[in-house]
Amino acid sequence: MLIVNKLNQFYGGSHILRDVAFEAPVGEVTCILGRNGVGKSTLLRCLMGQLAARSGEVRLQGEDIRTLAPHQRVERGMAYVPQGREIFPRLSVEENLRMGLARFKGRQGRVLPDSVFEMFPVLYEMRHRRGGDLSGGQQQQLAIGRALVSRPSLLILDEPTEGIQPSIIKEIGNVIRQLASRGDMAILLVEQYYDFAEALADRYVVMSRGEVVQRGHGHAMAGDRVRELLAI
Ligand SMILES: Nc1ncnc2c1ncn2[C@@H]1O[C@H](COP(=O)(O)OP(=O)(O)OP(=O)(O)O)[C@@H](O)[C@H]1O
Repeated sequence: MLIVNKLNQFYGGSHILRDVAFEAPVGEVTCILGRNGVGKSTLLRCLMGQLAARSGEVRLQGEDIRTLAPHQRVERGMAYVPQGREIFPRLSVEENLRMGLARFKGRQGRVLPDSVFEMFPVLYEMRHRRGGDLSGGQQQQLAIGRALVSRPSLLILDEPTEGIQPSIIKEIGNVIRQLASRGDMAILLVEQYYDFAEALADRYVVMSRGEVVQRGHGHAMAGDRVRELLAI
């Protein structure tokens, strides 16, 4: 379970995150929604430790991790699929996936789990191809696969549907649903594509200008008029 409480972040004098608070329980998909520039990516970078938050609390499984370095957060079970995917274009698909094993020692650190190829069969077919030769959608699957290889207890995805063709969006949606129902990880999904978010969210959080302005259960998103809120 991830608990974020009163998180504040500034860029210079601009107050970007304002007392942000929410929870992401294990076995659920928590969607963060908001228009461009409201601070979603900044929030995720603070959660991963790429940016030091000015104040507040970030708890994972009860431990306050706010001052830990990114690699320590990965060791604690956090995995991040950044916007733009950031795969290694010159490394093979298999080598990219192996990057996700970095937190393990011994045999566990050498063997890729079959489950990642079962979820994304295309990654098995293309395991010897260079990451940069894959389509955008396949690269997104690779980035998610690499995150899963680290067997996270918290999987963070930043706009996984951005620039991806509908058939692969559907596959990615199925994988996210399957991962949530396994009940061993919390999933935090930042998404601008409303229908995708509504279909997957167990709970939602809407941000505007660095603040949480609304939250609720995923099944209540239509009744809560979240789509209209995002259009304002
Ligand atoms: N390195 C930076 N220095 C100064 N301001 C920044 C920096 N990065 C982002 N910002 C500003 O902080 C605000 C929040 O940006 P952020 O990227 O977190 O928003 P977002 O909700 O993720 O938007 P998008 O969906 O476009 O990525 C924006 O006003 C942006 O211009």
